[in-house]
Amino acid sequence: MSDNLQSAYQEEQHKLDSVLQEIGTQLARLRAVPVYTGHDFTEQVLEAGREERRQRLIKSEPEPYFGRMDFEEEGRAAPAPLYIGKTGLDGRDPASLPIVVDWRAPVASLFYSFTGGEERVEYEAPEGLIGGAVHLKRNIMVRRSELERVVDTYTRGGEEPAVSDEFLLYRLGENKDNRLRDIVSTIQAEQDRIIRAEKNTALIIQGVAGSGKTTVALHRLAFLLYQYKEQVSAEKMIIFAPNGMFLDYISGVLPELGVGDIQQRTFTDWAVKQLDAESMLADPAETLDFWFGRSAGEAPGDDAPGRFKGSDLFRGMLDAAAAALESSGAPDLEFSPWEGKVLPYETILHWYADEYRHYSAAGRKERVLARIHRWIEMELKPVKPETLRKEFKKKAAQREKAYAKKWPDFSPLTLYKQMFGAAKDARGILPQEKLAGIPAAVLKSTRKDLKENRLREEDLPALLYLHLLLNGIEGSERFDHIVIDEAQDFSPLQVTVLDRFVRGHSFTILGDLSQGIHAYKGVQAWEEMSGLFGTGETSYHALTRSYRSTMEIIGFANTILAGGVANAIEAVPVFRSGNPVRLIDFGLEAEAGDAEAAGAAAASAAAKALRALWGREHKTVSLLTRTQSQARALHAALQPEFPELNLIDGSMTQYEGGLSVLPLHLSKGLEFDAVVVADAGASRYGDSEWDAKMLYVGCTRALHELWVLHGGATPAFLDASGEWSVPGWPDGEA
Ligand SMILES: Nc1ncnc2c1ncn2[C@@H]1O[C@H](COP(=O)(O)OP(=O)(O)OP(=O)(O)O)[C@@H](O)[C@H]1O
Repeated sequence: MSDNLQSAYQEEQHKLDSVLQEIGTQLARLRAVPVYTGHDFTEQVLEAGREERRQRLIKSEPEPYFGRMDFEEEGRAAPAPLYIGKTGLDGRDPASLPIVVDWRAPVASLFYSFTGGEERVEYEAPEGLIGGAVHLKRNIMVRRSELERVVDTYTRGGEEPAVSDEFLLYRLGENKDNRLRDIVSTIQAEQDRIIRAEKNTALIIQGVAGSGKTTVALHRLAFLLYQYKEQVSAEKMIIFAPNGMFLDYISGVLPELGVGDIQQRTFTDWAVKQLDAESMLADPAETLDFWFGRSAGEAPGDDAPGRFKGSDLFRGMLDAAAAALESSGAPDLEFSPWEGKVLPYETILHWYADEYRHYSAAGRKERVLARIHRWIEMELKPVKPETLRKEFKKKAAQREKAYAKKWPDFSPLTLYKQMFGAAKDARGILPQEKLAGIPAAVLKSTRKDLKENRLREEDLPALLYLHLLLNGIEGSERFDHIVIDEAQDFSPLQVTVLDRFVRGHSFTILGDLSQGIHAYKGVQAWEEMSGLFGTGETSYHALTRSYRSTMEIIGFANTILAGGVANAIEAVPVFRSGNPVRLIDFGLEAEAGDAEAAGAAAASAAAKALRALWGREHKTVSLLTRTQSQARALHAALQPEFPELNLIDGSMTQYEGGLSVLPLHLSKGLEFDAVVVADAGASRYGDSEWDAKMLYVGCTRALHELWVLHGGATPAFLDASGEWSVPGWPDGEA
């Protein structure tokens, strides 16, 4: 250890001792106050505040801070050290500077935005821009209240160049378990800009695989809750992610950041609840099996049901259908509660079409019917004698009921069925010529589904959209912020619908077009989404550095993009080197000749790869297949030797980590220390962009080690990967 480092270490040890002592003192004082359990409201509020402080102190004790920055504010005589932690820690004297600054505080942004070269820096405080100079930036690792590591990433006037990546590389080199983790100590400047971006914009983030999109989105939520305390609440924020297992995988980050209660859902789960249509939904696995089970090279086109039903063209049809139903909403009838008394159709129409025009169709119907009811009561009042009034009243009640039935029910499902010719009752004037654009195959399959009362995932956005058009939305149903992860798999219509469910277009929309493997429903360009918002309502950010994988893995994955995906953005690796990727030919092609022998060869190669990789230094190892049925077959073949092997399918809501076998599409968003692609042969993956994207997703799940097995030739887009890979088994094994 150099002298400088030794003295820095001693200095930090000293500081840590004093901070821990302060935490201990504050905790002891709070614990000395008896917990209030009575009914006095003021006392209850005070007790809640004390409990919150107790919990914060307990949480910060093992790791009170992770960084230090010595900042000389302009106008001040000397730099002051700022310690930055996951939660702030105030001194007992309210006038003193905080002992630890919360990472989300404005001044802490300097810690992330400062990269070493800037003479003068500034940050945005509530009182305006504050400028000054940085003298020291230091990473400090404390674990279980012990000082473990001190790394200076910048010293003003220092002889050594800034080594800002050393600490980051140390963190990235660690093995991962079954949970995504927070990155507060190593957030990079480009990520920090996104985390701290203005609340009321739809942020669209294109980030290469492993660029930290999911992680950044979660940190952004924690930031918004801190920065806009008065305007947002955790219960009014929601994260949409692709499946239950992925939600489980990310579920630890927010509590780690001290944030609870944020809803984390799949769009499908949320939408069926909104529509109260749980029982009608077909098993989503059917759709996945259909698309991913197709043979190599057959990419879905724009007429795929999901693409069409999420398109602008279809949205236009939904608008037209809803407008037609709405304008013909009031039945073309006068209302007569008893003989001789008539409420003319013109009056009813005037109420419906003019007086209540600001309400949704269903709201107008409700108001018109309530007004008719009041009109009946008024008209009844002067009727004499009493017996006649009673008779009229009874008659009016019957007629009122019968009349109400003549109104449409403004149910989105009924209208949707009418659009597809699947409803018994074709009430409502539908502009049939406008529906002519529905592709014949989509019309046929959807009509069949709807006649059998079955909905597919791709129907849900359209139904919700109709619901919004016909029934409107209550202010209380709106979210303060929505995060859409893996947004390349969302359709423009889904985002349009969600935009109605959020205040001020407050979105974080993140994804990677190169990972758009659900091409049968997702977008192909971000303009499909940004075009949904007005000027100034949206901003676009690109993340190109990848933090997950070694240089070799990223180099290999980049060649897949270069050879197989048009206009893809290649990832820039952080300088972390590992083993070259292994490309291992096990000889027999999957689909050719003897399928059984080919399956056995693939399983035996997979077993050999797992023997080499599992149980050594890696905590998570996965075997990735193209389809669920291949995963099932490999699981059956390998389980006798690897009883701990988990077979993962789309219905799972927990992610165990360890050793797993799963189809590529379910591995999206996850990461593993080592990945074995089970069979990347040309008979499994064609030369289409879709196939290239699938393999790209699979390969970029690996942190440290990637082995790609294949039976026979590989797809052409792997031809140039030789720079980053070596052929065959290690040590020349056959
Ligand atoms: N600034 C950082 N410091 C340390 N680790 C980071 C940083 N940014 C990202 N990572 C790590 O990189 C990995 C990838 O992050 P994450 O899963 O959020 O990326 P992603 O862009 O959502 O990936 P993908 O699109 O491939 O699913 C995680 O292990 C995360 O902890």
